[in-house]
Amino acid sequence: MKQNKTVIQFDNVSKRYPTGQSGVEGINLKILLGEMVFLTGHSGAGKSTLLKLITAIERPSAGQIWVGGQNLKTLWRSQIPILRRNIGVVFQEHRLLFDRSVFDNVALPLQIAGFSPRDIPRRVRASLDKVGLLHKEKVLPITLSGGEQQRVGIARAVVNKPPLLLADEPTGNLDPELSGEIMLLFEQFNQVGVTILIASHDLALIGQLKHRVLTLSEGRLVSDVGAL
Ligand SMILES: Nc1ncnc2c1ncn2[C@@H]1O[C@H](COP(=O)(O)OP(=O)(O)OP(=O)(O)O)[C@@H](O)[C@H]1O
Repeated sequence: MKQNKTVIQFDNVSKRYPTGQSGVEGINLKILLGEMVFLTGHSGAGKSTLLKLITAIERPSAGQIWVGGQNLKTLWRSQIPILRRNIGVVFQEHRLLFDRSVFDNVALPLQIAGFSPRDIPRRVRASLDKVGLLHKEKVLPITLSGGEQQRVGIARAVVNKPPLLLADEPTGNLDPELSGEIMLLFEQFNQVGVTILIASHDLALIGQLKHRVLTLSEGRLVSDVGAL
């Protein structure tokens, strides 16, 4: 499902860290509503930096970024939580809380966002159902396989139905079969309209899926294949 509304726009964006290290340089980029896009490149190419700029974890040294029509330059510090509420993030190491149940892990973003306790169980179960883990809601994450833990991480990222989902090496720790299953899940979310940007160096997997691929090299966007 692709439409012409721009969800992410970078205009000549550069990020230089305080150490003097360059994260990204001169990035121009548009991602449209409903797209599923891979971001690839060598280690240190700037993939994580680009994702962190979208969530305003890092701020650009030059250039402008729009997310969901909002210019991040004019975003007040107090507005950052609102921006992040609209972006689900999936990490490689999924960052689950190991002393809390699967249910509690997925419920966490809803509690932080101030959802009514009456609404939370229904939303958590709907999200766990989407990733096929409804039957595991009571267990501790440590008892799950790596692939299942990653699916809990995805359920947590999508539980408040963000229109934009970012993933940083979501299959980095998984074997090819499980990686394929995780990508299938992302495709399912994309099919219901979620815009998705996935940083991955798994070229074999990316090559099997027919989506737009952005390639970074030394902080620069060197190719953009399959764009609309
Ligand atoms: N907090 C930081 N302080 C200083 N330099 C940083 C910081 N974060 C990243 N960098 C530098 O910015 C460049 C891009 O790093 P980034 O983590 O964005 O790359 P990446 O493509 O995500 O790499 P990887 O695939 O290894 O995770 C690298 O040279 C890195 O050393």
